[in-house]
Amino acid sequence: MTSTDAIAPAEPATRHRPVIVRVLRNPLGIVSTAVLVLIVLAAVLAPLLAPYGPNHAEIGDTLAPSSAGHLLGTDSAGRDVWSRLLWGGRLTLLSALLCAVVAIAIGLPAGLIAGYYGRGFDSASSWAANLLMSLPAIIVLLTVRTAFGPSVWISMVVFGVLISPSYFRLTRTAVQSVRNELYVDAARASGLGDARIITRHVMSVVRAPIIIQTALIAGVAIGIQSGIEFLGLGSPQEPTWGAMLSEGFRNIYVAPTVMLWPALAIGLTVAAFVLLGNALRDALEDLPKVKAARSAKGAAAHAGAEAAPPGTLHASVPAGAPAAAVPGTDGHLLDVRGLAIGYPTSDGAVKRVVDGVSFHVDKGEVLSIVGESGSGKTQTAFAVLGLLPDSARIVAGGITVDGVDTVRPAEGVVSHARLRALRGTRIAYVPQEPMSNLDPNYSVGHQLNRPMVKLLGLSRADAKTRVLDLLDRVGIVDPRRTYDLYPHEISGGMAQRVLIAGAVGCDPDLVIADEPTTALDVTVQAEVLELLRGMRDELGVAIVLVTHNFGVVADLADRVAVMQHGHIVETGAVRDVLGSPRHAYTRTLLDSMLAGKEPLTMLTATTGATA
Ligand SMILES: Nc1ncnc2c1ncn2[C@@H]1O[C@H](COP(=O)(O)OP(=O)(O)OP(=O)(O)O)[C@@H](O)[C@H]1O
Repeated sequence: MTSTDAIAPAEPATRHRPVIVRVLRNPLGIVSTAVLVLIVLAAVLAPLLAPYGPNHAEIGDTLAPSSAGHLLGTDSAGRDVWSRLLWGGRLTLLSALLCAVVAIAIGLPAGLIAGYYGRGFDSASSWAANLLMSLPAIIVLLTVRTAFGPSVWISMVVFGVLISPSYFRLTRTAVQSVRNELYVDAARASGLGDARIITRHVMSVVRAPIIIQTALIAGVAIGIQSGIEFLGLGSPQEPTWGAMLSEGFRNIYVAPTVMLWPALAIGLTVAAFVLLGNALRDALEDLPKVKAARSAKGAAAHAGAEAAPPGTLHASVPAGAPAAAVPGTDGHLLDVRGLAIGYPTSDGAVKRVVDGVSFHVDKGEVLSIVGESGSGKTQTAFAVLGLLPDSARIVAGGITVDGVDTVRPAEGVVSHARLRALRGTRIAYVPQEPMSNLDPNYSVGHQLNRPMVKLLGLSRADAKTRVLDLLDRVGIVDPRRTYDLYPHEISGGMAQRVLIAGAVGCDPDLVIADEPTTALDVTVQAEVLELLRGMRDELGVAIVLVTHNFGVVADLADRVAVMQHGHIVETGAVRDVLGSPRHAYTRTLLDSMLAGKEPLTMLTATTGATA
């Protein structure tokens, strides 16, 4: 396969600085971090730093001012204020941590599931979140205190439950925004399961807001907990800053400083958490910028994340048995029979956007589906890949891939359970917009590596060797360097090569390429077509090539199916269809191309697919 300068990595690589470095470059970040580190250290080292136990009392020395024996004086029970401040810090910080852990443990998984899967769980959990948010927290906490006694731990667990909807909503919204991203579809098409997609691709989007939220919630939890203790509702046995505040308030006119120290500690800690939250937000804001940079670059993206070994690609791959002849499919690798796809309309009907579509593809064959924009090419391809939106319905027909019925008549939807076993290893995907199909959060190598480790069971080292070889084969000039680059650091043409490498990485039998050259400039288009040809000639991969361009069809395809308004109007060998088109629509498409016109804009509709 060829390599050109056009696909050398961009210079210089604009690498992410680690978040911690970015936080520490921000004055607010460094001050808040320093304050929190000091407070946490003081709390952790309380047994060493505190001269007295938290409840050690000297009855004869109450409300004493600062002295050599009592650095910050004593309280009304003769207890050392400095020691209680240190011990109190332990309890106060731990209780805030407990509150955040409880809130995250409930809100995060619930938000992930509700955002990713939607439907019934989403409705039920949203209802529960609304209910929790409508409860007045302070009344609930007072009730719990009455029922269970004055325990700071129980209060913080309950408060954690009460604020868990904030994590739920944050997570759910973030997941909903990323659920339909092309790189999530591409990861699905490459064979990764839901659990892995959620933990790797979706969680990376949620991580930043969760971290920011946790810094803020920790501050709020300390404030609430101190408030409860200040009201005198805490346990007298548990030294907390809130309890010290309450004690100091009762003696404010006699010894004002007893109240000053816990107030300072609470104020400093809450302010430091809030400032740290803001600094984290600033530091993590780079992510959308990176995404924007990627979209601006425009082209290439993820078609899977797998690779194949040098020389004998097929021989090294533990693919399943060859496709057996399946009754009704004549042994075709892909067999689509009378497929109809529809979407519900507001009047309750179902509008068919694909209707009565039948075609087949055999091993090592390239079938091109050609047609104007909106003719149903992508919907057909997505039905094969199982990437149709949730609202889509398979109104009629069936699809068999490599002997497996992924769509059975009357089932109404694509069977993801049956398709899952085929994804990546038997069927792969090369998308239209390479950039949007690569996850911005992971390096190119990482994304290519994962499916091979998961689907082929390779070690990470073996998978890396395989990825490097594949990157070389698809014409990447410096595979080792490209391996470590992030998607925004490569060009569109490179991204499409990366995706092609990924598509063949687990040695599939069938690749669905959806307008793989549309987003690329003319020179790179030719190179990508050459790569697809190599995929067919060298690896024997069958390709379904979706395009609106007859030039691409003539260049690469063995057979062609012409689509208009959801129907296949003509199909046959490329030579026959291009040499003597029988259908008026095919002639119009060809004429427009020969006249140098853009076929997508000059066609006029003559028939329509309807419900
Ligand atoms: N989620 C959806 N809901 C309703 N209709 C949809 C949905 N997605 C696609 N369609 C409709 O399905 C029809 C076929 O769309 P499809 O994307 O398959 O066209 P295409 O031939 O691939 O065009 P293009 O080359 O522009 O991608 C279009 O009329 C489109 O409006």
